[in-house]
Amino acid sequence: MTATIIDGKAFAAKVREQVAGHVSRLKEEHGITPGLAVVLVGEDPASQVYVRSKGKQTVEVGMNSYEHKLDAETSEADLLALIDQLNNDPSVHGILVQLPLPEHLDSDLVINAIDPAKDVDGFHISNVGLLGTGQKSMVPCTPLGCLMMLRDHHGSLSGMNAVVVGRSNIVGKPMAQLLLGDSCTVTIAHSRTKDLAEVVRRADIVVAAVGRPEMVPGDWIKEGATVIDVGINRIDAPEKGEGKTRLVGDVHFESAAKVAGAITPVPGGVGPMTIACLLANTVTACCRANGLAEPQGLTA
Ligand SMILES: NC(=O)C1=CN([C@@H]2O[C@H](COP(=O)(O)OP(=O)(O)OC[C@H]3O[C@@H](n4cnc5c(N)ncnc54)[C@H](OP(=O)(O)O)[C@@H]3O)[C@@H](O)[C@H]2O)C=CC1
Ligand SMILES: Nc1nc(=O)c2c([nH]1)NC[C@@H]1CN(c3ccc(C(=O)N[C@@H](CCC(=O)O)C(=O)O)cc3)C=[N+]21
Ligand SMILES: [Mg+2]
Repeated sequence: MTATIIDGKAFAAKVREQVAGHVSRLKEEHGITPGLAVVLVGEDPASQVYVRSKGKQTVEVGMNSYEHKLDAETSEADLLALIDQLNNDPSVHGILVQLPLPEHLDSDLVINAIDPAKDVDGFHISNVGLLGTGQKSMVPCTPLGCLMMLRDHHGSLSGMNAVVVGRSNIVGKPMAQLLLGDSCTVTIAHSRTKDLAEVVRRADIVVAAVGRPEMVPGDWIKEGATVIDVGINRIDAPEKGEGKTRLVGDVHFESAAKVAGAITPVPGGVGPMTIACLLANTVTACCRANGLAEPQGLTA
């Protein structure tokens, strides 16, 4: 068997088109332009790349982008003051604080200072609680993007065995909640899981969010399973020339694609969907803030 490649890049372009449609309607019918504020503390090169890419795509769909770059030594008080200012700014509908934050800043404290209605990452404890109890919330972008691709590929996910490898607050746990919400039988695996290969072999759906390059080999995958690879790992690629690197996922793509029914590539899979869902969440937040009907199909 050779897997169907789930094209996250193309899917993300379609989501952005829908977002752009809602943005122009908000502008024309209501005179409102959705705005997204991204806060970056420090100079992590990967974070800078993501933030630039978010800003560019925000503008491309017609929204306002506000970038706040603070130096690595910024105090917690100054960061909290900025968040307070953004919480109270009516032109800002979404706030994202790029993670990880420098060591001296308490990321839980900072995230929980964001107005939950503007928390387009869905990381605030209030949104986590709402998602966990099946109430309307802001849904974390990466898991939301994965869910959209799974629903698109399968229609209903009801009754499927899903295995999520990784239990982080930003990917693994919310992913498991969303799959449970779609009536999958969900297993969450992590670094202490025994017989991980056997656990993964039972899965109709595998979501790998570990942060270890190509850790999941093809022989862990059940024939025909759907594989969603969240991992973004930059590794050396001497075959491309001295000092060159390339991006790989947490799944060994070549071997997994031989047994899976469908698989997302890296790059071009979950990553682009994450940013598209961030834009979607910003439009949703803007509609809710203004008491308007929110877009259909862009939330869980
Ligand atoms: N495409 C996208 O948009 C995004 C991609 N990412 C990528 O996804 C990956 C995961 O990110 P994130 O969730 O933030 O990572 P974290 O480091 O926060 O979590 C990793 C999880 O993997 C588990 N783990 C580590 N080693 C093993 C192992 N050998 N076997 C089984 N489980 C293991 C850890 O277990 P334990 O809890 O026991 O330590 C932990 O739960 C990274 O590559 C990251 O770059 C992240 C966010 C967005
Ligand atoms: N508050 C916060 N929210 C986040 O959502 C968040 C964060 N912090 N910190 C870092 C992680 C990581 N993340 C990615 C987004 C897009 C790509 C992406 O577009 N990747 C491209 C490749 C990009 C490249 O070439 O480097 C792809 O997979 O095709 C990857 C990773 C969001 N994160
Ligand atoms: Mg996210």
